[in-house]
Amino acid sequence: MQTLSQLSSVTLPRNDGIPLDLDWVASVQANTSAIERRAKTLPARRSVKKDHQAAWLLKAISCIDLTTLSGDDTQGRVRRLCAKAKQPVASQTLDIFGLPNLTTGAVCVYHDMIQTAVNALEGTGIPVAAVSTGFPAGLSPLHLRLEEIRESVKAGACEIDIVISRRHALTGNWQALYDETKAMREACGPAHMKAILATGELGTLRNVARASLVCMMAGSDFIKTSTGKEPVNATLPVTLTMLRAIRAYHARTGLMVGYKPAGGISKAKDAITYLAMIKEELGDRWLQPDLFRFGASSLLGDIERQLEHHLTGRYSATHRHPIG
Ligand SMILES: O=C[C@H](O)COP(=O)(O)O
Repeated sequence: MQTLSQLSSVTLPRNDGIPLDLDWVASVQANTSAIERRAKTLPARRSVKKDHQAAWLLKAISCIDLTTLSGDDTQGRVRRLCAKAKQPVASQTLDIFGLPNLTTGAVCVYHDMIQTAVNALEGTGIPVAAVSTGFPAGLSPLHLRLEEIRESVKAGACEIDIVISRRHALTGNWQALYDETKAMREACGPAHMKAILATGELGTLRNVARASLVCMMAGSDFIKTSTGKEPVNATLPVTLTMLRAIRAYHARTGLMVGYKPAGGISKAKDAITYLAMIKEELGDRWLQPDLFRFGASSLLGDIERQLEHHLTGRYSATHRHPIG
């Protein structure tokens, strides 16, 4: 079995996409009430035993895109964030769990802060992700959004979080969404692309399911819920919808696309619910940082507090990680 540190260096699989299949897109439905019913039962399910919770929290840390996306970001703030990404919890805690090299999955910043993050993370292998394409609304002219991607890659970002044009999904113009996303994928070159659907602005779960599929067909390596700036960000019903789209895409094409819930995820308990849902819907392979990330600015703080709580309680140096 691979250790967490080995897994963080696994190369992300690429999704080169497939031609747009409009019949498939049109046939996609989402049974909102069934999805909402299932999502409601998830937090109460006992899929994670109490004794394993600390191990799941360490897994969650390895999957965080540690994020700062504020108008008042400074180089100092980004350097502190990178220091935290390199050592997310106290070294004594990591030693106890036998994970001395645990880091977050990536650091996620605005374009202007890429260079600072790249310098601060040099030699660590922690990737820098950048939000590009006129984040968060994505309403600047397409040629400027594409240029922004190219500039971000040139500055050292190896993961690009693009935002989709919500209007294409809202008007059912799947061809336009496909063409635009594909052009963005090409502009990313060697960088991995995460497509942010801004699900809180897509109106229906059916639109979420269809937009997920179109973005995967256009070559997105990840689909991501939200920018963190919409009135409603990551939710469990949206997550179920997107995970099932990923499962359908994998079943039809054999291609594995990652998932990134983002925005408003700040509690350790919620992180465990998300991980349990991934395990149930997609299986263990999707619980690795190359296929799953949390986009979160404040989740790590709560996980640290919960780990301390566990350590002062029941955990021993012989505790073993149950999920790889
Ligand atoms: O992509 C990441 C999100 O912007 C983070 O949102 P958050 O600040 O609510 O955790």
